[in-house]
Order: sequence, then C-alpha cells, then structure tokens
Amino acid sequence: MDSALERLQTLSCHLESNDTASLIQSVRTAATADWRLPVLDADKVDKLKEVLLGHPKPEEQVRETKQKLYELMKDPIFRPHPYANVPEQRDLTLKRLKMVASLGILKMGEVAEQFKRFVAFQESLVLSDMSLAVKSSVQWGLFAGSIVFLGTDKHKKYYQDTDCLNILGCFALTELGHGSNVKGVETLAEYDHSTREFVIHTPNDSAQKMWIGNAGQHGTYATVFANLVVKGENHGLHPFLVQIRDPKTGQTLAGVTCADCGPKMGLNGVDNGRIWFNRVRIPYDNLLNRFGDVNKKGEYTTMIKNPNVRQNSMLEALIGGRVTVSSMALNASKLGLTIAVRYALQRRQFGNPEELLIDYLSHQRRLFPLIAATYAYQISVHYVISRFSNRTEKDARDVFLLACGFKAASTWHRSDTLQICREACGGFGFAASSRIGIYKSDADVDLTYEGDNTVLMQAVAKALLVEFKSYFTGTKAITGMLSYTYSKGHIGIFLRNKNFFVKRLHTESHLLDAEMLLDAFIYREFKLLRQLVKSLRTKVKNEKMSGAKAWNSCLDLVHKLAISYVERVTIEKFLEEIQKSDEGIKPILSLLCILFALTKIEGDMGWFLSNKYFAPVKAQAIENAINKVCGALREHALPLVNAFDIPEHLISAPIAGDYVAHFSDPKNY
Ligand SMILES: Cc1cc2nc3c(=O)[nH]c(=O)nc-3n(C[C@H](O)[C@H](O)[C@H](O)COP(=O)(O)OP(=O)(O)OC[C@H]3O[C@@H](n4cnc5c(N)ncnc54)[C@H](O)[C@@H]3O)c2cc1C
Repeated sequence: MDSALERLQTLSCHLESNDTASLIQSVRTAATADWRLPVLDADKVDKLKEVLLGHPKPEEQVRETKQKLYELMKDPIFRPHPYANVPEQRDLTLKRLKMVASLGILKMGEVAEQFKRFVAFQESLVLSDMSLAVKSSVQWGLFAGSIVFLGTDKHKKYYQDTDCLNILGCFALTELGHGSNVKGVETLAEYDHSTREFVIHTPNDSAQKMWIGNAGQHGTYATVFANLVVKGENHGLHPFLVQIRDPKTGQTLAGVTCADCGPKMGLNGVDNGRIWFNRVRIPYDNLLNRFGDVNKKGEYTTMIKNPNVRQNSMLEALIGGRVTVSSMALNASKLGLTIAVRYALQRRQFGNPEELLIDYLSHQRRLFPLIAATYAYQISVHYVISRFSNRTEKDARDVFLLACGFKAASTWHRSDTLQICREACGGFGFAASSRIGIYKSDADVDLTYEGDNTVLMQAVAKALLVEFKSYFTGTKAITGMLSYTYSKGHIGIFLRNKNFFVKRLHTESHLLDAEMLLDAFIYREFKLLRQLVKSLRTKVKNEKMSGAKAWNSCLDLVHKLAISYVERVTIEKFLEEIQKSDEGIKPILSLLCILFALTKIEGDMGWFLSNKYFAPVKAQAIENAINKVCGALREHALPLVNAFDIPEHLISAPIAGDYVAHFSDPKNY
C-alpha cells in the first residue's frame, strides 16, 4: 500500500469517534494486561460528554447557545490570523464581537438568572479565540455584570445598548498603585449636593486606572470603582458609571484621559488601557447603588454598616467572573489536549517499526494525568456553577470560597496543560498554526486577573480557618465544605486518633480505590489546618508577632492548605459523579479519578512521607500504579478527548489531522 494512503487510513481510524476498535488493534502495552477496560464505544463517549456537560442536564437554551455560536464561527472571519499585527488583531476582535452580538443570543438582563448559559457562551468563544472571549467577558461579564449585580432598576436602561454594543464597556477597578489590594484604590467620587452630581477624580498618578479592558481604544463607558466621599466622609469603594468616549468620534470626553497599555505577551486583540479623571462630573443616577446610596437630603445610606463587609459583599456579588474564568480555562485545556493527543496518535519516532508517540510511557505520563485532571476539575466546576446559580445569602461565603479555589486550580491546570501539550508536540507545538502556543500566551493572564491566584489562595485558607474555628467554638453548625467530611465522621476520628488514616493504604488494591485515596487528602487537609492554627497561635502568643506578620510567615502553609482543600473537594465531587453515572462509564471514570488522586499524591510525596502517611515502599508502589493506569488509559485516549466535544472546525490545527498532507502544499503553514 502506498505510504500516504496507509497514513491516511491509520489517521482516519484514529479520528473517527465511532470506530475506536481499530485504534485498539494498534499498539497495546503489556503492562496494561490486568487493567484493560472494554473499548469506549460511541455510546459511552456520548455518556462521557453528558458528564462533562454537568447536572442537571443543561437546558435546551444552553445547548442552543453553543450550537449557534459554533455555527457562526464557521464564518471565515473567525479563522486564525497569525500574521495580524496588534492594530489588526484589535480590529478583528471587535468585528468578531459585533458578529457575536448580532446573534442576539445573550441578554445582560438574563446573566443573573441564566448563568449557565452565560458560562456556555464564554466557553464556546474560547474555542475560537481568547481575545474574543476576553473582550466579550469584559463587555457582558464585567461591565454588564457590574450594572446587573451592583445597580438597581433605574440602571436597566443601559441593558439594550450594552447588548447590541452601542455601549462598549470597561470595568475599572485596578490602579497603577494597587491591584490585588483593592482597599488601596485611591480614585475619588465626591458628592456635590448642590448639583446632585458626583465628581470623579484621579488624585495622583498612582491612582490612574490600569490594565482596563476596552479602555485603550474602543470603550465608551466604564464602571469606575472610587471612594465615595459624602460631606467630607469617605465611605469606601463604590461603583460609578462614567462615559469616557463619544461613540461617534471615538474621542475621549472632557476631563477624561485614556492611554494604551501597549503590546502584551498575548491577548493583543484586547485593547487594555489606562484612565485618568480630572474632576469629571456625572449625574446622581450613575452611582450603582445596590450596596450604598445618597438620599434626597444628601446623606449616605447603606444596609451594610461595616465598610469592610460592604466592600466584600460588593466584590462577592461579582464572583461569577471567577467561575466563568475557570470554565474558560478548562476549555482551553481541552483544546490543547485534543490537538496533542491526535498528534501523538499519528506521529512516530524511533524503533523498527517506529513507535507512536502515544506509546511512550513518558508521553502517557505527561498527557493522561492532564486528561484526568480536566475531567476532575470540570466536574467540580459544574458543582461550583450550580452552587453559584442557586446561592443564597446563607451560603454566599461557601460559594465565594469555592469560586476562588477553583478559579486558581483551573487556571494553574490550564497553564500546566498548555505548556506540556506544547512540548508534547515537539517543534510543531511551537508553530502558531498548532494553536497551543498562541493559547498559552493569550490565556496566561487568567492566573492574574479576576484575582491573582496566589492571593486567592490566601482568601481560601482564611475562610477555612474561620470555618474550623466556628466548629470548635460551637458558634456555627457544620455546613458547606466540612459537611461531607463530618458526615463521614472523619474529623471526629481524626481528632481522637490521628493514626486512624495511617495504617490504611497497605495493599496495592487500595491504591486503586478512590475512596481510600480520598482519606489521604482529608488527612493532609486537616493536618495542615491544625498546623496552621497552631503555628499562628504560637507566633502571636509566644513570639509576640502582629497578626499580619504571623500570617505572612505562614504563607507556605497557607498556600498548601488551600491547594489541599481544592484537591480534596475535587476528589469528593468526582466520587459523587461516579456514583450517579451510568454503569457503562463507571470504570473509566474511576480510572480517571484514581489517576488524578495518585498523581496529586505523587506530586506531594515529600509531605506524605515526612508526615509518615505513607511508608517509602508505598511511594514506589504509587509510581508503579500510575504507570499502570496510564497504560490502561492508552487505548481510551482518543475517545476521552473526543468526549470534550469540540467541533472539528474549531480544532483547526493541521497537526490534529493529516499534517503530512497539509504540509505537502508549500503555500500552507
Ligand atoms: C491583560 C490584563 C487585563 C486586565 N483587565 C482588567 C480589567 O478589565 N479591569 C481591572 O480592573 N483590572 C484588570 N486587570 C488587572 C488585574 O486584575 C490585576 O493585574 C490583578 O488584580 C493583580 O494586580 P497587580 O497587577 O497589581 O499585581 P500585584 O497585586 O502587585 O501582585 C504582584 C505579585 O505579588 C503577589 N502578591 C500580591 N499581594 C500579595 C500578598 N498579600 N501575599 C503574597 N503575595 C502577594 C502576587 O501573587 C503577584 O505575584 C487586568 C490585568 C491584565 C494583565
């Protein structure tokens, strides 16, 4: 058979989701003999797709939103343009955004009630281009979201113009001097009762708004966070709607100065900019007054007296942005993995006959844990989405904690995944046409915006400490994150006998039992929690450190604890998902869950060994078990990424198809 034909045949059977049987006939490593699962047929792939779509099954509207966008993105304007310079990328992104808006499928008035649909909308745009997705999330997530969640009925008049892009909005919180520490924001909004106006002012250069999406070029309005001063008293941060440009001329309005943030390491389709305000007067109604207002007598009024609590409530109302970023990051990971796995299933190097890349253990070790983690985090993020969608005042803190934790975990996972996928594709991983490298630099800012990950981890640990304390002081019933572990009696057992867990992982079969592995995560989390409490207490009481200093000197523990919390919740949610899933896919989901748990344990083996949770011999057994699970997953790699359900026209990388045929045309790149 002519070699091109042979290649095509091999490739087509790899890429056909309905026909994975021939794939299994290819190479199968001996190590997998005892761990083999039946082939994942099309029906099982469909069931995996359902798992990745979340529970309850998304309503028709959510599916429709995706389908409409996928259809729209067949238009040639959505094809990658790797030669475009920065101004061209910005123009292209705006044109694409206008086409998306013209579909009229997203109404900002529905963002609150139909959060799942908004997430699906954003996830779908990611598959086309990160700049498009981010510009859209600035418009409908940050700007529109600030009006919906921080404004009141009188602000509904902005909805229609925002939906059809007559208004292009910015969300202006960060300043040159302060990013993570939003309490340090210095912009002022002084109330002038004589004219019933607010005067927005940048008191010094460190108070210039910085990194603001849409502010560099296209934005006409901004939600500006400024300190509200009424009768000389500063009431802290409040959001104000400020027009910054004339939509017809594109010129900035009197008193407003905008500048560009310049080219970035990625995401150059988004015009990030800086803004200064020179005593800009805005009408009374432009205060987004859900959390604080000024009454007719010119006095400040609020339902939340404590300024810290008020500011936190305001920012927590916008927490949906973090949840959306998590989902977007997972879609970027899915795209990278789909491309890398398809390439590994056709690229051969070394041997006689040459081996497929996918058959190298090192390749399996690099890619398969990432596939497992993508499933794991997707299941958890669906849990966060549903908690967010149904949140009440009572569980707002729990939802905040979940949103912060999973935003950090999903974006760190995205970053690792794209880096490893890029390396797994060798030189082609570096080609713009392969898309992975472009996503790597375009998406990288998700580690920083919507809350810097390292700083978010501190918020998670603080919330865990509060929960821990309330449990022991009896001021709070066990709820939220502790409920599962409590209901299993783990806390109580742990406190009575800290050796309870240690003796459990003796036999190799236990290493294949995800429930057993969960114990290791519970043990680590509570040990770290107790260690942190003890350490803080010692530093404050015995060493007379200030609270802040003691906290800073424990940041290694803080970080570890927050990660442990996220990983424990992830395994719990995965196990719950397996319990309710169809019998046919339980074994494959269990393998993925085990691989996730084992690789996380392996990554932190130093801690488990030094805390004597595992004997050294067990560490070796865990490495062997990971190799075996990877071997067992080899024949399922393609169906597992097929279940990510990315439409063919949005995968679009030559290396995800017959790249030799593609590169046989000198015009192609
Ligand atoms: C492309 C892009 C788009 C953006 N879009 C917007 C937008 O539309 N609107 C908007 O308002 N903002 C936007 N931002 C700003 C973004 O939200 C901030 O960059 C982010 O909040 C971090 O703030 P910072 O840059 O000042 O970093 P810093 O807060 O100065 O942090 C720098 C480093 O110090 C560490 N650090 C900070 N504090 C602590 C601490 N207490 N303990 C330990 N470590 C700490 C951080 O982990 C980080 O590694 C955007 C940023 C970028 C790059």
